[in-house]
Amino acid sequence: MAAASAGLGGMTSICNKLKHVTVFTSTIICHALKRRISICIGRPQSQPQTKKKSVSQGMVGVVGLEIHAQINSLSKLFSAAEVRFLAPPNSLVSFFDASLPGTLPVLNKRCVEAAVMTGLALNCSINRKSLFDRKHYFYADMPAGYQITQQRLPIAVDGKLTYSYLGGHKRNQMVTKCVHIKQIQLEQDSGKSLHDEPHNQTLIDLNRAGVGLMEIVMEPEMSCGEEAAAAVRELQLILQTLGTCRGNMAEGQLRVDANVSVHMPGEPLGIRTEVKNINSARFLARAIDYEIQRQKELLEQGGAVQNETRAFDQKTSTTVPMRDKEDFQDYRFMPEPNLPPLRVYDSVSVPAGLDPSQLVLVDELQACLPELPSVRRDRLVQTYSILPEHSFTLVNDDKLLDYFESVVKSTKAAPTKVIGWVMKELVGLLNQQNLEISQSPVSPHTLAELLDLLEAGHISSSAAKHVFQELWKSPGKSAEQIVQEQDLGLLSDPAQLRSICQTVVDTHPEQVRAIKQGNQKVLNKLMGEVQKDTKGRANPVQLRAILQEMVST
Ligand SMILES: Nc1ncnc2c1ncn2[C@@H]1O[C@H](COP(=O)(O)OP(=O)(O)OP(=O)(O)O)[C@@H](O)[C@H]1O
Ligand SMILES: [Mg+2]
Ligand SMILES: [Mg+2]
Repeated sequence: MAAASAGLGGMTSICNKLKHVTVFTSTIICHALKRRISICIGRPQSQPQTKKKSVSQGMVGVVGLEIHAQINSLSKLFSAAEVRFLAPPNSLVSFFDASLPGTLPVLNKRCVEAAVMTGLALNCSINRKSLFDRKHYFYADMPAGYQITQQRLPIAVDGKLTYSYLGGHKRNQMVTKCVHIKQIQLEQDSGKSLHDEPHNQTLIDLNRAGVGLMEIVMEPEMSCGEEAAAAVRELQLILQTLGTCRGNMAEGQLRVDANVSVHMPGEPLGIRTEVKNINSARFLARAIDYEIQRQKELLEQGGAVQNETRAFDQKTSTTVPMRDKEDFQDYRFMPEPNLPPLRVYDSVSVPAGLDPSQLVLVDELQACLPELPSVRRDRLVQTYSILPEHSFTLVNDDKLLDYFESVVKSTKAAPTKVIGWVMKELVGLLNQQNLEISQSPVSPHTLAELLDLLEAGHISSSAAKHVFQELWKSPGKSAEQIVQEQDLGLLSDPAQLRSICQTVVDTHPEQVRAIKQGNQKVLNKLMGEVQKDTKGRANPVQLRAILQEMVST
């Protein structure tokens, strides 16, 4: 095939000759209904209590996602042109990508391997034989007039994805759900249409044309935006762990189409609308919840849901109809004549005469799959006895996990204590100052030393928190140094502690009276006063005992 890169500056003029040009979301006149979006938290949305039963009362949302994941590969699906984000327009385009006559597709083995690995990680069956088809669209950014995809027989089918999120009444319960994966198909990405409104023209960039995509199609089994967002986040993490897709949604490496309908449980599914190309999990949740509410209100007003394509408008957090898909689309599917069936093998069943190094071997890919996020979380919970929600935070951030594990390795404190410090003190300050874990002024070694001082009873936990803040401000110092410099060691002299307590008791007669009358909570206030005076150096157990004794005499 001819797959050499060619500069295609002249491509920009072709759009003027084409009838159909995709319309950008921003150009659509938004006739959105401004209404509150009710956020579903894993249960049917509550309806206001009215005497008259409304049409949509009891109806629930149904959501099915189609996710386009750009394959992390050096070159495109059927050509040798490089795959790179933010390259100069039309600088990564082979003759094949521009659909010049006489060019033929050559399948990229890496893309097939990525789809097989993704299929295996999502518990799919891998079809040993799959087929390529042409799906016809007439868009300026698709010069061949069709997309090569896998309509009839995709590479992977019948999988499932398990995902979790914090739900429940107070949003503090881990809810775990599962969605079935219908199929994963290999297909080409399109180019990009860039609308130059001041000059009333559309420019075409074909750098993305022909980049390998995995379209992951889920069954319509979710019920609200929150579930869909959690499923996408889990998928994103799996793809990143596998290295099959970089998963950066803002850069368009992972794009979600949300199919949404409403129905009465137990009855057939309603008519779906499809909200296209959503590029953040947060927007996905908003788009779905808005769409469920819009459909319910439409039915309430006696209307009917149209099977249409819509876009999410970030500015108004609403969905709006897309003009380019108003008409019924006939894709005129046909088998791709220039590609034979795609076959993948197991190492034991390679036909004689074929070179295994040229083949995609399913069992070998299965054997070298990395540890998946769910397995890693379970391992962390079991090894360190930490809460499942903490295992989620750690697995979402490799560097945080490394940090936690290095502290655990070098301190005598229990991992359950270490996790508290990492999640509260460390992550708290990192978030407050918008820092990455690699920028933490407190190293794992320093935190481990601090926790050892606490563990050995040399400092109180409030003093330890103070030391941590000081370490943050003076990187390079050790915990011991700060304890010594600021005299933060636990007060070991009981006489000294008694004298401070006596002063506090003498200066807080009202509180003492309240405690005497049985309000034990006020004792904490007095303890706080002593800790203020001692910079948190008093042993809380000893302190409580002394104060109790003083107020009860
Ligand atoms: N009634 C429904 N409500 C919500 N989602 C649905 C409903 N029926 C089907 N879906 C979802 O719609 C999606 C259909 O995707 P599929 O790729 O099979 O077809 P398509 O949308 O017609 O094709 P494409 O968008 O790729 O051209 C699936 O994710 C499925 O779960
Ligand atoms: Mg689809
Ligand atoms: Mg679709």
